[in-house]
Parts: sequence; structure tokens; C-alpha cells
Amino acid sequence: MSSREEADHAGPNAPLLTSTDHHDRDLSPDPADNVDLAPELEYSGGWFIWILTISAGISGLLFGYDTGVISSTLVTIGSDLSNRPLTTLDESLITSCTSLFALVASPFTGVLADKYGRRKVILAADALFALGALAQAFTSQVGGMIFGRSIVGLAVGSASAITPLYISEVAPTQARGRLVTVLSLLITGGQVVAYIVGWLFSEMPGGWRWIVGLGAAPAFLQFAILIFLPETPRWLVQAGSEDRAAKVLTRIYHGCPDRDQGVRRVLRGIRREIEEEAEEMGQSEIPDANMHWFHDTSQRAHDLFYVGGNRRALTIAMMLQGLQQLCGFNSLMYFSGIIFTALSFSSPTLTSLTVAVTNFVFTLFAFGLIDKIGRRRILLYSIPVMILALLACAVVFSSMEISFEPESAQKANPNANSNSPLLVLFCLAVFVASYAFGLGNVPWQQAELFPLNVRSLGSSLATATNWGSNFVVGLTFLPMMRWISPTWTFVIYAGVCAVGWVAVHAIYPEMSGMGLEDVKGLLADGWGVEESLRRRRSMKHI
Ligand SMILES: O[C@H]1[C@H](O)[C@@H](O)[C@H](O)[C@@H](O)[C@H]1O
Repeated sequence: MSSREEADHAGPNAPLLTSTDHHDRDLSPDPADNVDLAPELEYSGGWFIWILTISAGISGLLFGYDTGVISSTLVTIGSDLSNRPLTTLDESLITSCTSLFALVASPFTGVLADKYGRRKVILAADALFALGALAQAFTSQVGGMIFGRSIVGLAVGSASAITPLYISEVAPTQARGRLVTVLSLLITGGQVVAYIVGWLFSEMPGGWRWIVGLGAAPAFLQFAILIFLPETPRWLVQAGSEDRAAKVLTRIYHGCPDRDQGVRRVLRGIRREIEEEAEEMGQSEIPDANMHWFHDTSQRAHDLFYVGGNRRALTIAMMLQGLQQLCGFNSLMYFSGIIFTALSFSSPTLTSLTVAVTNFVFTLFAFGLIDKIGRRRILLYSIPVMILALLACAVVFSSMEISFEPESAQKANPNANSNSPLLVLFCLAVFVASYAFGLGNVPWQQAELFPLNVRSLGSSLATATNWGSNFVVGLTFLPMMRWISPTWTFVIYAGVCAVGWVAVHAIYPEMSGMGLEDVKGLLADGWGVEESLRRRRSMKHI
């Protein structure tokens, strides 16, 4: 038996740790705490973890719906707002205010999630989702629409920072990748639903009010369910409620043959992390989250930027999130209607649906394979396919006469009898499929990179990078298509992906199969790439 197995066999019937245990504890290393060496339990969770994941994941559905709904909304509003057709400025403001406010909300989310808990932040985001949806549905002014979309932006920003973190913190290690990918499935599923709803209501007078207003329904549903669901065990221990954390873990590991062992192992890992943090801060007790809140927040920010391992985690998470957006994927999400109109497809909205559906279907493949293939490998395999697809698109575009000037939509199509539009569609579908398989979901695994004390702050800054880059792409795509040509626009996106591949290869370690509490050691003295690959190889041999 390995030392680690012995540690966890400290007795399956030994009582679970209680909130008072840590006061009697000596901080010197205890062999039973040696979680680094222990094999992870082969347990990927029962029904309870699925309920938690799907309930929290409804935020993803809302995020997808509210970002996917914009293209059909814009084309169906007509003159319903402010008694005039929308100007180009109105359209840009209505589209980009959501990403901008998401960018504003995400950094604060981390601070609030540490103080009030992860669950309360999700509930607050629900209230904002519902308010924003209703404000849009009942407005008669362009300004009201921008207000509603901005409120939705605050909701999307906080939900996208907090939900992956909640799921990572409740998930058993062996299923963490898949469970966080459920969130990506719900985001991309929400985008498909948005496209379908948009298409169904587009002919109805005032149908756009239903399109945007329907976004309130899942928010009410999630609010009702989440009230009954627990806070994450990690946050509970940090807040001094170890008894409650043990209860939640016992439910999570309910069907596991070694349930008590699993619960003890996770609790030990969390406590060890908190104790190390306390030691580093020169304290002898676990910090009380309420009393030391202000001090903790500035300490966390300091730790995030000045502790090497945390800074490395932040660099990786921000790099991945920036890459996810700067590869240009969302230009298809937001402007595929315009692209397919310029390519003279007879039904641009229906053609756009292929983008959303491909995105969803390949996220489904990622869901099935991510824990087997591993996060790093899935990216190293899929990014080159994205590059080839983008370059192929650029080549086809260079052989076409195509214009993205607004007035060109009315002109005769010079490519009417060529196969080029179909070829572009095919290349875009390959690009979307490879994106969905890797970059579309792996960056949302971000929470696992950070140790507990800086997890929510780090995750929210990485999420802010996502929204900042999303905003840049949304703002620059059409001008780039017009001014430097579609060919060069796609070559630039391919270049971003190539740089991203090199960065992933150099600094992103393999996180699959690692406990959340083991990550700190991995990034402590370097990027940990070799070490992580060694661990993964040896895990496969256990
Ligand atoms: O993970 C999601 C998903 O890939 C969506 O399709 C995309 O629109 C989002 O920007 C991204 O964060």
C-alpha cells in the first residue's frame, strides 16, 4: 500500500472532521495530510452532483441565450424603438454594451463571492438576468434597450465568472473536466435556442419583445432551485463551517464505496491549503472570512500578483481566455447573418444556425472526451485544425469578389454561380467544430488553476480578460472586413491561433486528474508542464 493509501486508510470509520478540529491541530506535517501522494478516488459523482451542476449551469444557458439573441433581435426591431429605424450607432451600442458591462462586473464578482459565498452571487446574477430581460421586453426607447442590455451584461459577467468556479469546487476530481464542460454545453445550447427562438418570432409583429423577454424564465427557474442548493464545501471551510462542508461532501460522495475516505481526503486538502495560507500570513488560526474580510481582500490581491505560482496561474488563465476570444469565433456568433448575406445565401439566418449547432455538437464531443484526452492535449490537437480552416477560408475569400460595405447587400451577387460560398461555409464549420472541441470550453476550466485563497479573484480577472477581448473582436470585426479585406482578417485570426498554440505548448500544464488542492505545488516553481505530464503518465499506470 502506498503511503498515501495508508494515509487515507487512517480508518474509513474514523469520524469526519469537525469545525473544532483545526483548533487542536498542530500545523506540522501529518502523514495523513500528504494528499500530494494519494491516488484520487475513482469516483465521478452521483445524481446529487449532476443536480448541482445543471442547476448552476442554467447560468450558462442564460449567458448563451443572451449573447446569441442579439443578431435576430437587431433585424426584427424595425422602427419599434424611439419611433425610428435603428442607426448603425444604435446597433453597435446595443450589441457591445453587454460585453462592456460584463467586463465591468466580472472583477467585482470574485470579491463578492469570497465575502458572501458563491451561491449568493449566482442568485444576484439571476435577479439581474430577469430585470435586464424585462427591461428590454417592455421598453419603447433605444436608451431603454441599451439599459436592459447593460443590466444583462452585468449578469452575464458575474455568472460567467462564478458558475465555472462553483462547479469546479463541488465536482469530484475525476469528473471535474466533464462537469465544467456541461457549462459550455449549456452556453452553446443557449445560443442554439436563441437562434431558433429568433427565427420563430422574427415574422411576428413585436416578436423581438418575446425573444428578449423569454430570457427571464430560466433566471426565475434557477433562482427557485438554487435557494435549496448548498454553498460549496471549499467556501464553507474557508468561512469556518467545516461541519456544513462535511455534510455537503457526504452528499456529493453519496454513491462512492469509499465515501468517508473521499470526504476526509477533500477536507484535509482544503484545510491544509487554508493552514498553509495562515502560516504564510503569520497567523496561527484559520482566518475568519467575516472578521478579516477587508484585510483578506487586499491580501488576496497581493498574493495573486506577488506569489509566483498564483501569478503563473493567472497568466495561464488570462492567456487561455484571451485566446478563446481573439481567435475571432464570436465574430461568427454575432455577425454570421451579415457574412452569409454578403455570400448571398438565400436564408442567412438558417445558415447561421449551422454555426450555432456545430458549436453545440462539438462541445458535446469535448464533454465526452475532455477528461480522457486532457485539457492540454485537446488544445494542442484542435488549434492547428482551426489555423488550417482559417487559412483555407482566407484563400477562398481571396478568390472571390465580395464586399462588406452596407450598400453591397442590395447589389447582384458576382459569386452566384460559384462554389466558393459553400467552400467558405465548409471551412467555417471546420473552424467552429475545432474551436468547440478545445478553445470554446477549456478556458472555462480556469478555477482549477488557482489555490483556494485566490481562486475567485483569479477566476474573475480571467473572465474579465474574456469579456475585454470579446468586446475588442465585436468592435473590430466589421471594420477589419471592410478595410483590410476578409482574407487578411482571417489570416490575422490564424496568426493569433498560432501564437496561442506556442503559448499553450510552453506554459499550460495538464490539469486532468489533479485534485484542486494539489495544483498549488505544481505551479510553485515553474509552469509545471513536464511534471504534470509525468503525473498523468504515472496515474495511467496505477
Ligand atoms: O465558451 C463560450 C462558447 O464557446 C460560446 O459559443 C462563445 O460565444 C463564448 O464566447 C464562449 O465563452
